Amino acid sequence: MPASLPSLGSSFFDDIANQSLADIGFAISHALFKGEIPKLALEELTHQAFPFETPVVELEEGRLGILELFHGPSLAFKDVGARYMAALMSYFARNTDKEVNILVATSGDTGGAVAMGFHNVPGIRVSILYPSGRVSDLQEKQLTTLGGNVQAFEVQGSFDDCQALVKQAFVDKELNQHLSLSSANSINIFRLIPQSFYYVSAYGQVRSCGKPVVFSTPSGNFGNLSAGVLAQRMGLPIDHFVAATNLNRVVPTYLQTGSFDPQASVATISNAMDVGNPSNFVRLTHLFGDSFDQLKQNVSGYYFDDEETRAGMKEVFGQFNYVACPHTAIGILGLQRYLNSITKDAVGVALATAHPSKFKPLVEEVIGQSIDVPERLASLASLPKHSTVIPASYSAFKESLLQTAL
Ligand SMILES: N[C@@H](CCOP(=O)(O)O)C(=O)O
Repeated sequence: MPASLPSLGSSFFDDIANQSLADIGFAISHALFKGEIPKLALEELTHQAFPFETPVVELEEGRLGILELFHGPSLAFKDVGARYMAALMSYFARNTDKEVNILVATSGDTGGAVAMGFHNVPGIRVSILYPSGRVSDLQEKQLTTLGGNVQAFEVQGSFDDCQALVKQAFVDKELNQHLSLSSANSINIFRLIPQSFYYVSAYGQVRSCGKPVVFSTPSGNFGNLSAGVLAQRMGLPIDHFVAATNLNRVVPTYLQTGSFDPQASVATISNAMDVGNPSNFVRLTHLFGDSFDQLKQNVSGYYFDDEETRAGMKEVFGQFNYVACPHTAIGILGLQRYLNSITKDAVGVALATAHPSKFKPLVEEVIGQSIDVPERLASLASLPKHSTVIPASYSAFKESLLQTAL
């Protein structure tokens, strides 16, 4: 966590309706990093990171909007954090010749975004761990086809195994003597800070309706929701959050019972959220002063199984002619459930975390229509996959990493 968070002041938010994501990112970064990066360099790097926008598409006027976070290179919200980190790390690495080794665990979307964000960035090598057979075909292509400074480890286990291997590497003294390690998962605060920018941008897009704003965040590792709370802590007047999950429901269960009980992850059709022990739970509770009551007042949790997710995707398509990926559908379902449970009139914004074409066969089967795949994703389909298959064992990972990195 940053030692302190700046208070941006209400006039900051009065002024955001027509600002680009890059402008908002620059303004918040400047408030956070004052003095650490010269203003001009910071402005340049935030604009380099965000050549795309995060538009809110209104499905029901003044009631339901979708914050589309999939207009970046890898077609997922993770592009925002990954590209910002890549720009920032290149800035700090510009005068060193020491190679940084980034280790990343992915359940689907982080891997592709980090691979693309850091591909060919000088002085950086990326190793991505993903659970074999538990990511979509196109997600797998995104992390296994780039080559160069990006390598993929296909782990015979779950996402939680991948995440545990990475975390063990960070505390392995011997490994750290050989390699300079860093993370591009949401345990790294530099992944989360930029994710707060799109909450601000979305608020600017919907605020003219004059209603309290509720955000619904499809959640796995809970970085995305924590980023929203960071924005709230910096003064963004968010009325309420919805934490929407699949059957990996440890946080919704915690919100009901007060007991946090990590579980082995369950495989679902919303695979990017298949996380049994979310890294950011501790950060989320910290942001609410470690007060269960505060957390409960600000966050409502709902979970949905695969059948409900499919029904949600179908209903959103039938009712609004909007094609949602399974994760986004869960966000919409959670939002609708919350909005139906309250008496006040609020506007809800559900975060669309990935482009539906990343899950093309599933989406087409559910909505009964074929969907287009953007060229930047379609072009990967015929490329050969390159991955190193390893068991979910730390010694196997360490040995393989040292062999390739040294
Ligand atoms: N949902 C993620 C899992 C990793 O989460 P992160 O936010 O900590 O990077 C994914 O798609 O890989």
